[in-house]
Amino acid sequence: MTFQFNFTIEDHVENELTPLEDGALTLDSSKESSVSESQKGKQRDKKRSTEQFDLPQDHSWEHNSVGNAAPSQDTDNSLDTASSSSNLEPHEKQPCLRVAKEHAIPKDLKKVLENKVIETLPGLQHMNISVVKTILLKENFPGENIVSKSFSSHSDLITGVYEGGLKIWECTFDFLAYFTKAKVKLAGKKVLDLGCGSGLLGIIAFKRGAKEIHFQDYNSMVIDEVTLPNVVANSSLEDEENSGNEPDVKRCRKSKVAQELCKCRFFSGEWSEFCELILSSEKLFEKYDLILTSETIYNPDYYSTLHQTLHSLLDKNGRVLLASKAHYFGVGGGIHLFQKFVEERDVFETRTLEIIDEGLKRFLIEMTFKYRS
Ligand SMILES: C[S@@+](CC[C@H](N)C(=O)[O-])C[C@H]1O[C@@H](n2cnc3c(N)ncnc32)[C@H](O)[C@@H]1O
Repeated sequence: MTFQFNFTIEDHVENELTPLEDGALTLDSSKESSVSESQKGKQRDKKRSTEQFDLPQDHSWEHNSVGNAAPSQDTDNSLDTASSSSNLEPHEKQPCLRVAKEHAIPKDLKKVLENKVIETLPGLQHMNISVVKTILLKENFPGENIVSKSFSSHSDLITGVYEGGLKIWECTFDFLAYFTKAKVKLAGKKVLDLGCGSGLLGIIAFKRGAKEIHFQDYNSMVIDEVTLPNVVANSSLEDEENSGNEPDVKRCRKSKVAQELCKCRFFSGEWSEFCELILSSEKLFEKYDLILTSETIYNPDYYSTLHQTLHSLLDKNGRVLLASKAHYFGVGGGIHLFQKFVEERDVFETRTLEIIDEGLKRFLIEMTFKYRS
């Protein structure tokens, strides 16, 4: 069943496209030359917007709480939100340039899972997001204040501030279902989970023997509090700790976990900044064989950057698997608009792999380079 209702964002939320408390800038002064004054003016000029929500459908991926907490509200019943619009033409607007950074994997992996409640999906574990949010609110977590901003705006998306990574969006479940039935080859691949949020797509790649997996999210807090813990929970850390008392054996096994996790790298920041960081971080950057991206095309303002990112980072023989709703009410993005955008650029060709026609229609598409030479 799908419910929809409208409400208006409060003024203070829309005025929060400014540097955040932790000094992680939404507009990096060192990069200002790449954003024209008029664009910055336009960003500040966001109009009051109307949002429309839908409740995700039930999905076949059952959630079983492993800890004592109630099952997460975020995956089953939370509200999908389409965020703000403005008075500019689509594709003219630029997202805020939140600086990209790489997140180191903590040495003490057990600490990553401290105060977390783990839930299970078939073959996967993930953090209960309600618990994560409650703790972040309680502890008045320094840095990105996205949880309280998201609460006070009743919104899972605040353009340029919080881009929705603190919940598992519906298309991720479509992706997971697709992975179980389609023979998507992941072993030996270099994979990027772009706009990863929970990171479940990258985790599947990790579990299925991908050579290297990179996770990117807009918000640094999402990477630290959700993505990284999810990856750690899905590594063999727990099994290894429960087996074998021999210290040598244990040490050896632990190093195996560390080795496994070395295949993963974690990044936060806006897409063009991420691109710049990753391309400059390695002399000979090896492009991705597979880019997985779920529910990242809701905002047409980001299409240009997203397209450029895919263009720069995908191997010439690689492919993008992208899942999206048909339309995101309120923001205006959706699969048809995005496909039209891609067609006009004439760089990629797209192919529809699956249409999920229950509730809000959803699509899974493949993108490959049109001209490979
Ligand atoms: C709606 S969430 C989807 C999260 C996750 N893929 C899922 O399906 O559950 C959109 C994701 O795209 C990322 N994102 C959106 N716009 C972005 C931008 N302009 N730059 C960087 N990341 C962005 C956010 O980090 C966010 O996690």
